[in-house]
Amino acid sequence: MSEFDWFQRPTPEAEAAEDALAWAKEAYARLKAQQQGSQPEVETVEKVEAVKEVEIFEEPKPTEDPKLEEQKPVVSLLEQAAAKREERLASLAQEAPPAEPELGQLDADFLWSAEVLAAQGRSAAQVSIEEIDWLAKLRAGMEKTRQGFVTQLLENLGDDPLSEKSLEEIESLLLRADVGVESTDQSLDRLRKRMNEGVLDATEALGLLKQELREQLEKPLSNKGVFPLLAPDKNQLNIWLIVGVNGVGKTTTLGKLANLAVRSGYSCLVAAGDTFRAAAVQQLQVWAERSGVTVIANPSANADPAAVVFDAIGAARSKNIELLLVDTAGRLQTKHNLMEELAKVRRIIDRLAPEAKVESLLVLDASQGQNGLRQAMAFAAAAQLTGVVLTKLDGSARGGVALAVAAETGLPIRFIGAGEGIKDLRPFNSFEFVEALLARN
Ligand SMILES: Nc1nc2c(ncn2[C@@H]2O[C@H](COP(=O)(O)OP(=O)(O)OP(=O)(O)O)[C@@H](O)[C@H]2O)c(=O)[nH]1
Repeated sequence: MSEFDWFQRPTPEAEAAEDALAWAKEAYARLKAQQQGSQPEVETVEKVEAVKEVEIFEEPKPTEDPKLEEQKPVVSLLEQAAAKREERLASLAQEAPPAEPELGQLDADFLWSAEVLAAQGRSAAQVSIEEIDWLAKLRAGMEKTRQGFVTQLLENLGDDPLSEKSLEEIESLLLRADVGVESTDQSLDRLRKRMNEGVLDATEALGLLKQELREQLEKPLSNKGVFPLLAPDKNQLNIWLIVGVNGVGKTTTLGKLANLAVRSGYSCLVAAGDTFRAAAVQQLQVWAERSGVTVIANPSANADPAAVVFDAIGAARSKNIELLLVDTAGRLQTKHNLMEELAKVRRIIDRLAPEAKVESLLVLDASQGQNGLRQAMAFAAAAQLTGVVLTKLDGSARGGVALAVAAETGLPIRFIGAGEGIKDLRPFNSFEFVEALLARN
């Protein structure tokens, strides 16, 4: 069985486990035995090297000599950014693939992760170290968003029944976490309505708030009538277009998705549609190589992305590929051309692969909060968006933007990224997200 199965996700409605601590201890003992008995497969450098050579129409251009780079006076911010990218690319190529997560102590992190999994009806025998590790990472990553927010929220809720004054304070806390006006209003309406029906104590108010936030995050799913978990359909071509503005993490997300797909047993191919930035192809190759995934690219500068997609669809067909991931350029300065280019890519896909299941995923950087959201919506028409990937939740103080994304775009959040590692991306789960957003430290 593949190491991570996209389909084995819990349903949030499932009943909570009765004894969380016993559950956690059982899960911990199992994982410990598992780790001591049979070491999980480690993705070694040798293994990655043994994987089939990445297919590309021409050798990538060698990166500039870093020593020469150092001697050049860096005169503009753009040049500084380019130099930084090159540096990052060089270190990315040298980094060994990250080892499998290891089981830590039976500490507060483990207990919290275990509680979140148990509350979703998971049995202690079902969980993996990877899931525990991810949840701990998500909670830690969202600490900045929680700072002040949760402590103050709990203080405001206090021991007394909820009052109009505490509602006002909750309102400003939600807005500060970049939850957005619409989502905040809806949350307050719900609390107010319940308050008018009778005394509402702090625990109940927190529970109600969590439920409201979960429902808001899930609303785009029910509105669009789509399944909560996005996974490619087996034995058929799925094409996922990855779009978004500069630097939000498209290429990284694509690399992580390719890895997730391979680990879940899908055949996968990558199309390097970001032909604008030369280094983007190399960056993609490094990521794809780690998962043994082929990259289809066109070596000529400023090649037509639609032509790359054309070639990639042909290659996907001949190799019976199940998931074709398409990277796209994200420059803002030539917005109009970019949108035309995207629309053209989309037309090519629809024409050449009418049988394919197409997803158009907008990548948003959580650290930009709602600012990024407005810019990014320009993509909606050109790319016929179907979902969102929210990146950089680690270290962002604006993780609440997920709620604004759901309310303002009406698009379901499909994946979230909380780190720069290849496994730091997981399918979005509203239950886990809200628990991490409102976790007590
Ligand atoms: N901390 C953190 N960093 C991330 C995450 N996702 C991406 N990054 C970083 O964000 C930076 C930009 O990522 P890219 O993947 O190059 O972004 P892009 O959207 O492809 O950029 P362009 O090609 O310029 O449009 C890189 O340094 C990534 O390592 C994340 O979830 N967390």
